[in-house]
Amino acid sequence: MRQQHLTAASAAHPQPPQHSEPAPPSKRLAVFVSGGGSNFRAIHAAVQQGAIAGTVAVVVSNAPGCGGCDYARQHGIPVLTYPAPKDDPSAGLGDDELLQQLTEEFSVELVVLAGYLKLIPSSLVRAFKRRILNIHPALLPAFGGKGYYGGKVHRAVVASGVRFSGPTIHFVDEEYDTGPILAQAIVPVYPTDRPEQLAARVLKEEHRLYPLCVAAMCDDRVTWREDGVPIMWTAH
Ligand SMILES: Nc1nc2c(c(=O)[nH]1)N[C@@H](CN(C=O)c1ccc(C(=O)N[C@@H](CCC(=O)O)C(=O)O)cc1)CN2
Ligand SMILES: NCC(=O)N[C@@H]1O[C@H](COP(=O)([O-])[O-])[C@@H](O)[C@H]1O
Repeated sequence: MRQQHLTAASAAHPQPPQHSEPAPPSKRLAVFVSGGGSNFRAIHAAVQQGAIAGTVAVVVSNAPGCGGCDYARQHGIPVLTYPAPKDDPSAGLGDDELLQQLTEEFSVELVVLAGYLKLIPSSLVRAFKRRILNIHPALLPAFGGKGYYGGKVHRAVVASGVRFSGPTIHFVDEEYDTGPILAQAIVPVYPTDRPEQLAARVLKEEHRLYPLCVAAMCDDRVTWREDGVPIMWTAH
């Protein structure tokens, strides 16, 4: 089966992973949410349709009352609270407890941040090296970093006058939005756009692109250039 990465194949790129053996078994996912969870729902739908060779083993949130957590509970998926609320430390997990739950209790293999608004601690970044994805609603490295989340991102994009935006899926490192980029997609930004209109246009692309990235990770279809740039391969 000939494989290509998502853009035109080039001899300069290393070769795709050779999967002569049967498809890898289903990977166990942890999904982190803070809000409505539409990206989580898109990923879960793709899991249910067989488009992602994975299982959502657990959902983690700093906001256990959010829509994404409600969806998880409606589908029988356990929900963990992290970090614990500052005013009630007993109501959630600490860093070490979270790591222990993800690795030992739930045997998580891939962490997927989907609208999660808190910093992932270095301990988790180290334990899941090259196994934590995040989606950002702009074309990183622009319009990213601390303070850039949700509608704030789209307000900044519209205010800047740029003519393209779109989602970025990247690997997570110790800082906000600075990890290696795995995939991006572009949408037009019209000078007449209100931020809400741009947000809806970008979100539609998020729901298309993120499940493709999670599927590639579950199929072991991501390789790494020697300079640390990831390549997502798709089977033809
Ligand atoms: N170690 C990492 N943790 C997280 C990353 C990351 O890249 N590395 N990405 C974020 C998601 N994100 C952008 O994609 C992001 C989320 C939140 C913020 C932010 O400024 N948060 C505020 C707090 C907001 C709140 O509590 O309501 C803050 O830290 O002051 C920036 C970027 C998820 N984690
Ligand atoms: N910087 C992080 C950030 O802004 N993430 C963004 O939050 C929204 C969450 O929506 P959802 O909860 O419906 O998936 C999404 O647009 C996602 O890109």
